[in-house]
Formats: sequence, C-alpha cells, structure tokens
Amino acid sequence: MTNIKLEVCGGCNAKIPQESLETTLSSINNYKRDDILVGFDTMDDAAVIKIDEENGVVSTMDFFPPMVEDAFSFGQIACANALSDIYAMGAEPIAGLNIVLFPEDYNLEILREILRGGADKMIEAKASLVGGHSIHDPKIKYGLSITGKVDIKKLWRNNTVKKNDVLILTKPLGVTLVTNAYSVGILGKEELNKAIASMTYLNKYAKEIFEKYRISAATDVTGFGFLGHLGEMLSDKFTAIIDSSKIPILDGAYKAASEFIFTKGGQRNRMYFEDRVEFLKDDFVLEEILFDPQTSGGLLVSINEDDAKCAIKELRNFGIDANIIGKIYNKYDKSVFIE
Ligand SMILES: Nc1ncnc2c1ncn2[C@@H]1O[C@H](COP(=O)(O)OP(=O)(O)OP(=O)(O)O)[C@@H](O)[C@H]1O
Ligand SMILES: [Mg+2]
Repeated sequence: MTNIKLEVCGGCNAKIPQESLETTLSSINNYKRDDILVGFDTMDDAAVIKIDEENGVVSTMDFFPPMVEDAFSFGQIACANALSDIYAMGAEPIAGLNIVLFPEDYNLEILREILRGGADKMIEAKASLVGGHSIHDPKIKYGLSITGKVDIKKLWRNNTVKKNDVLILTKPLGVTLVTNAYSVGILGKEELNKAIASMTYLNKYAKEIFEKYRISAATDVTGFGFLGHLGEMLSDKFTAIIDSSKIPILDGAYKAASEFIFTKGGQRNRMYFEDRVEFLKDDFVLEEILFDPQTSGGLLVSINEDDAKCAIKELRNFGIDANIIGKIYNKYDKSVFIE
C-alpha cells in the first residue's frame, strides 16, 4: 500500500475530441481485409475480426492519465474502462496487456498499486493478464489492450438502433464534474467515493443481463459524453427523444455544474454536438451533465420495447439502478430532443 497521491489530470476527459479524431482518421489510408467485421470507420467501441461463421475476436485498447489520487482505484478504473468496450460489443474478455507510462524518478510502489488495481478487475472479469509494455514518461498514464471473443451473430454494434426501440442507461452521469469538483474542494469524500464506486463497477453484469434480451445496438458512455455517444448510435438515420427525469445522475454532479465546474472535455463535446440536439427544458446544469465526459461509464443500449421492462427489473434486482430513458424514432430535424 502507498499513501502517495497521484496528480489528477485526466480520465476520458483527456480524449482527443470526436471531430478532430474523425477528420484525422478519415484521411488515413487503410488496407481492407475481408475478415475485418468492425474497424474504426463506424467509431465503434472495439474492432471485430471474423474467425469463422460463428466466432469473432474482439480487440480494443484504452489508457489515460489519473482522474483520482488513489493509485489502486486508478488502476481499477482504467481496467474497468478498458474492459467496458468489450462488454459494449456483447463480447467476453479473454486476455489483457498492460500499457504503462511512468515517470523515471517516481516511487515504484505507486506503479505496483496501479497494476494491482488493474489486476483486481481482470480477476473479477475472469480474464487473464498476459503481458504489457512499460516506458518512462513525464506523466503517469495507464490502461490495457483487451482481447475478447464473441458469437458474431450476437455481436452488438453501436449504430444499428431500430425504430421504436427504447434506450436503457446503466450508470449515472457526472463523473468528471464530480471528480473535478472534489479536486477544488466543492464536493467531499462521500460524493467522490460514489463516483469511484461507479467507475470501478464492471459493465460485465449489465451485459450478461442484456444478453437475454433483443438488443439492437449498444455502446458505453465515455469521453464524448452521453449525447456524443448517443449521437454515434443514431448516426444520421434516427432521432431519440430523451426523458431527462429518468436519467441517472451522480450525487454532487448537479451541484458541481451549478458551481460552474465546467470541464474542457464537456465544452468540446457541447461544441461538437449541440447543433444536433434540442433542449425542450431550460436547464443549463442538466445540459452540462449530458455533455460531461464519462470515464468507465455505463452501457447505453437500444432494446426492444417489449423486453425493456423485464430487463430493467432484472437489472434492478441485481443492484443496477437503470432506467428506460428514451425512445428511438425516424429521423426528425434534430438527432436528439431532451424533454
Ligand atoms: N489513433 C487512432 N488510430 C486509429 N483508430 C483510432 C485511433 N484513436 C481512436 N481510434 C478509433 O476511433 C474509434 C472511436 O474511438 P474511441 O476511443 O472514442 O472509442 P471507444 O474505444 O469506444 O472509446 P472509449 O474507450 O472511451 O469507450 C474507435 O473505433 C477507435 O478504435
Ligand atoms: Mg466505447
């Protein structure tokens, strides 16, 4: 154990914005193999390689700077976040490689704690750590590349929502607002600990429940915020009407946004997406929460309306505070309406 506190500067708030990523990637030449089922062109959560008519290999990587001071918790969060993209594809994680950037003059006890945190979540996921890569760098960054497997007929893509489906979100929003508000003394340990508990919670459990139902599309809500990731799901073909009163929100997030704890990532997300959304309510604080970048956020799924009530019941019985938060319609002038 170490009591040394990490410098907090990141999580998914550190991600390069959606627009910059899309324009940069679209200009890169790429060799197209027939067995690549999902690449980066649809901005999905992970890549999928077809092995045969039934089996696919799923591959993803994620790393970022710390968003909490405690090294063990940071390791847990980074690993839960990396695993999450596998669950968002409806897949099962098999193996992980650690990605470590660590300052030359830092106490190695800190690194051990970060790696212990990551290993703890790999064990919970029943996935094996099989290696990694470690270099010196002026700022700590940690994450994993995860490989998983999937039945390709049951693969969940991010942009295949169906009209009349409803949307379920499995974790509360507001983690970057809460962690930033804690850093400047506006919120206390109680709110921070709830945010950490949410970020370390594996999406494995929600995924295993959703597998029993008709899911047409899924993603995890991370750096581009709830609205950015919802936008990827809708592409330019569908519109969602969201009932904001049903959106789960972390304790303290509303207070943080009311006290003008605006995050850089949240402002970037707003600039990218605000033209596609109509807020039917006058609530600027709620808007900030919907644009807030999430680290290790919940699954956002598009599910058959007839299945949704049973799925919600099962999620709640399991202790996951999920709600039906909206519905999918044919494309209207805006992509999202917030009621
Ligand atoms: N430098 C890069 N080169 C090629 N593809 C990239 C690069 N950075 C991101 N991508 C791809 O862009 C898409 C969107 O990336 P992004 O990191 O937002 O997805 P994600 O892994 O679902 O995010 P998160 O881990 O926050 O859930 C993914 O398909 C990802 O593989
Ligand atoms: Mg993702």
